[in-house]
Amino acid sequence: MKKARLIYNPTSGREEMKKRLADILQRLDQGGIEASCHATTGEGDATREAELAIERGYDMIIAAGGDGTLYEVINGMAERENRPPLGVFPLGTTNDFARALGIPRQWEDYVDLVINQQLRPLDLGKVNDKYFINIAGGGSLTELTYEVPSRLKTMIGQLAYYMKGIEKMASLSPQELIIRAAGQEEIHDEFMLFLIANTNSVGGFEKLAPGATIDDGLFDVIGVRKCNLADMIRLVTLALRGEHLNDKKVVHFQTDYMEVTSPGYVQLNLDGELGGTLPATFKNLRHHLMLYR
Ligand SMILES: Nc1ncnc2c1ncn2[C@@H]1O[C@H](COP(=O)(O)OP(=O)(O)OP(=O)(O)O)[C@@H](O)[C@H]1O
Repeated sequence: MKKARLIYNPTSGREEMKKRLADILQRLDQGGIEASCHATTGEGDATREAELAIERGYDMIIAAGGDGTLYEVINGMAERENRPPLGVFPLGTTNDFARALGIPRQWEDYVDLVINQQLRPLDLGKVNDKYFINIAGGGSLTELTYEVPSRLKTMIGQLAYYMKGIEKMASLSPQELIIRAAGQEEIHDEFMLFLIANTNSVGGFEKLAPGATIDDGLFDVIGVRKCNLADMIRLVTLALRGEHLNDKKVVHFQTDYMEVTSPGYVQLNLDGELGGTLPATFKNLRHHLMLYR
């Protein structure tokens, strides 16, 4: 019998795990997978549990929660030598990552996929000493992911992000960045925000980085040059349709390595979590994990 460690966040999304846990465990068990569970208690707990699960020699780690839980779990796994395969039950508000990968919406389908050992490689992004799976970003708009209160997300879901986004847009200020990327000329300009996407679904925008795939060893880099509020609103509208990449205010390219510096103070956002400040080096670690999908 294979042994799985299920690390779940009981507060994620609409707190669905409480209802579903027993059924998931039973189905896994019927498929020959004995799972033990850990309910996360707060910040950093999922990282510690993932590290511990590798030390204890589990055959697989399954992360159940939102993007934040997944981020913590991969940060506990990425530096280890013997990384077991990863499974993901999406329970969050936007579930960017699950959507980008086409992880089945129905939990039963996903359990069956795990039972059948359907595994595919997955690139990870490394930023200084942290890892991300979906997106890294900088600029004041990216701060909204940790400014939305968890209770509000539980109640109204994704709408909470849009409300905060509209509120924030009016107070955006540009930041000076120097971007050096493999295969690109150096860029030195003022930017409203920059994003480094590993998947094509970001922040609920399904067409933000249409060319980004999870196993090609490349990031899609998107920068929005200094512009006014009217331009920002226009770009958001274009981005909803996936028509923003050719806009004159947008910088877009693919790379596997990039350095970004700024004379100012620029915070980084990794998969929706605070991820330090610039300067930063971004590396795409091709096929660093195996994922059930
Ligand atoms: N028992 C708990 N009580 C309160 N907070 C917790 C608990 N366990 C984990 N957390 C916190 O929940 C956060 C992650 O939540 P989650 O996995 O839902 O991600 P998210 O980024 O909010 O997802 P999404 O935006 O997709 O909803 C982490 O910051 C973690 O510290």
